[in-house]
Amino acid sequence: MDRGRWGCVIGGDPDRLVVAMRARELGRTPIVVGDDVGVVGDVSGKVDALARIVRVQERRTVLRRTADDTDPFERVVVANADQLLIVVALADPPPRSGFVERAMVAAYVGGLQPVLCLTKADLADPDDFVSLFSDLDVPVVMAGREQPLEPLLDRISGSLTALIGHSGVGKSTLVNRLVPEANRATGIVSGVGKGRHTSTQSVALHLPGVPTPDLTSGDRNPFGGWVIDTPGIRSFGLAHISPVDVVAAFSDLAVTAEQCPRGCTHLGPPADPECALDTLTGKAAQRVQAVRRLLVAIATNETW
Ligand SMILES: Nc1nc2c(ncn2[C@@H]2O[C@H](COP(=O)(O)OP(=O)(O)OP(=O)(O)O)[C@@H](O)[C@H]2O)c(=O)[nH]1
Ligand SMILES: [Zn+2]
Repeated sequence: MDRGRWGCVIGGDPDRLVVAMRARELGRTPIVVGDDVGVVGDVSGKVDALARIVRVQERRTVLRRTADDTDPFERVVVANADQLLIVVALADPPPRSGFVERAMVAAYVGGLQPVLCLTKADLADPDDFVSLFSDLDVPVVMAGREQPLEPLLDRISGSLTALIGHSGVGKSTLVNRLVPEANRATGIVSGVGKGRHTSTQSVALHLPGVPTPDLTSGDRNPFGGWVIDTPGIRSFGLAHISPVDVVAAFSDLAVTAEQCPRGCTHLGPPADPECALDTLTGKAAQRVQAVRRLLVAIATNETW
């Protein structure tokens, strides 16, 4: 028996199951946490029940990255998440705007709502860092060890939220507060700036107190409240993403961008003197500038 083609599932009926743990292969299709899969076999929903995954539903959203900006190999980090919670420490390790910009772009392109989640506010003031992103209208929540969880819970209850962050930012500490039985390993930040990797696998965790998901309901999002904890990452490559993809992810700008000349990269003059995005005015024009800043940032910053 080829165990490599079997998935570990956590519940549901034969048609809609959630892959909760390991990324496995179905033929050539990598299956990731958050994938809706069709299975046959033991579909009792008991922990460790083995069932055969026979198909993967089309993904509603997908968060991808590459190891660096030249690596053509795309890794799918998580499927079908509604939101991407970008967890950033305000100090220890110091926040890196390049990482946040990259994660935001990957979220927009993949159809996820990015949310900036700040930890360690006891060590540094958030204002300067938050102001870097204010014109993008990205929601910001404070969720340090000593801060109440309610603002974050209000935002994530009822949706499938992936958490991403550098090692050492306090992501496991946060997950353990959100889901006390999760027992995610927490570590001491070592060296300057970079923590050691203490979590090694992505896992989907159901938020306690949020109704158990009805996987048969036919809702767009049947998940109730789930968080997907991903391992601390060192790099966020975007080799698979072009400026055109990013503009296309903003529905209000995409319509106008259809009027652009062929081959327009939407970066504006001098590269694209006839970019139709420059005809927009008011708030839309501000958004164009914010998105362009993001494009320039990801083109010039390092993969982390
Ligand atoms: N001062 C302060 N320390 C925190 C806060 N949140 C977490 N920490 C500490 O930061 C260190 C790293 O926290 P973890 O939760 O292990 O970090 P992580 O992001 O999960 O790291 P990996 O598991 O390596 O990916 C631990 O010593 C935590 O106690 C906070 O809000 N303030
Ligand atoms: Zn254009």
